[in-house]
Amino acid sequence: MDILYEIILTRKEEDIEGSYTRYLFEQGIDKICKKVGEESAEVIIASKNGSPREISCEIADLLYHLLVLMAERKIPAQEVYLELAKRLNKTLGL
Ligand SMILES: N=c1c2ncn([C@@H]3O[C@H](COP(=O)(O)OP(=O)(O)OP(=O)(O)O)[C@@H](O)[C@H]3O)c2ncn1[C@@H]1O[C@H](COP(=O)(O)O)[C@@H](O)[C@H]1O
Repeated sequence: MDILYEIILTRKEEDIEGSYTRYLFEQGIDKICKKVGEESAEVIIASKNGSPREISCEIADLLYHLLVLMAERKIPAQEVYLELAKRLNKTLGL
């Protein structure tokens, strides 16, 4: 995930031909949010009717689009990990 996030960040700076990530950044935040919404719905639908493989693929699509959203809004991946760690530590009493 960290390497993927780094690659996504480079797509913000470099115009790579045929890059879908670059296309999303060019379209902007509304398009990226729309994709997150669509991919979330696809995870829900696959979870109810799909095979484990189909569910995994839809989750991968959603995670990718969430990383693009994070990059667009300049949210470092570490900030999200830190928030999860804080919650976990609370549960563990640390
Ligand atoms: N993980 C992904 C990834 N997951 C999904 N997708 C793309 O997300 C799109 C989702 O498909 P949809 O049918 O929902 O969308 P669409 O009809 O193609 O396009 P829209 O107009 O609806 O946006 C597909 O085009 C997929 O290729 C991804 N595109 C890129 N990555 C990663 O990002 C890296 C950089 O990719 P590029 O920016 O394309 O070089 C790649 O090496 C991958 O590791």
